[in-house]
Amino acid sequence: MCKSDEVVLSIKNVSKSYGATQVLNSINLEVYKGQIIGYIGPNGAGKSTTVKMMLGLITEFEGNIEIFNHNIKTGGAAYKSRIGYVPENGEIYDSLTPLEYLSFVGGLYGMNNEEIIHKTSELMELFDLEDMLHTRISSFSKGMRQKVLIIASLIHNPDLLFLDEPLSGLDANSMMIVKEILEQLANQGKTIFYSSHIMDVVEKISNRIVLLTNGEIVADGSFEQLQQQSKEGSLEEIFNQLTGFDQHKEIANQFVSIVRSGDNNV
Ligand SMILES: Nc1ncnc2c1ncn2[C@@H]1O[C@H](COP(=O)(O)OP(=O)(O)OP(=O)(O)O)[C@@H](O)[C@H]1O
Repeated sequence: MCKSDEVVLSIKNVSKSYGATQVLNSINLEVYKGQIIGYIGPNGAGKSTTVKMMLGLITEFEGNIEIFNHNIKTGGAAYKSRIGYVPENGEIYDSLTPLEYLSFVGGLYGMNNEEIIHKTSELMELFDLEDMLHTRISSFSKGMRQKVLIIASLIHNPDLLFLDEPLSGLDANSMMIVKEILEQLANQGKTIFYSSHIMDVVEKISNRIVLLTNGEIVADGSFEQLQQQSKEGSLEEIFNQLTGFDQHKEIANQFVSIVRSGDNNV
């Protein structure tokens, strides 16, 4: 399962509450260099909360997180320059052009202008956006924005990448390119933390799957290991079983019947 024995990320006894609501209950996780971790769980399980802690966006929590062997609470912010992030709902500056936005992001990571312009032009071209370098992002489609976010997360060549639904809005061809990019990056020793609800993609690209439910890690292993443990076929079925969910038909029936109530043709 581990491509390397070098620990890149270590979560130790991490708990998090919002008021009386406990979101994470003493979770532990060690991630190794070169792994693609599929981080999955039901809505509200605590996935984004964990990712935001690792990014230093949430600082109040119990336990410790070490990234590149530095405790992120006490070790300073230098680790952030080696991290890339594609957020679920991308904050993107609409009034800027991609070149302006990526220059801003690259500047934050200490890249020089020449390198930023060179990389931006080439990466935009590979995503079929070469004519849009100087167009305001406000006029971009969802998929075009997502491509800019993906470039922004990678432009500084990070060692650790956090992705929250990174394929959102991408067409089938672009999805294939991004999946291949992730595989190649992991093969070259980059570590990827991939959070998504699209189970067949997680199943295919992750070499380790971590399932969080009710603030606890209830499964951790390769897809094949999870299949053996739960005796289920697809990751979607394993997810249903491990989260104790078997009511999709019943809920759908009720939903449709409420939607159609008052319909004379029922
Ligand atoms: N700022 C906040 N204040 C209060 N509660 C919060 C806050 N942020 C998140 N929560 C709660 O923490 C829980 C976990 O939220 P989180 O966003 O981490 O879930 P998630 O697993 O990423 O869900 P999803 O799959 O829907 O994106 C939810 O119950 C949510 O309501």
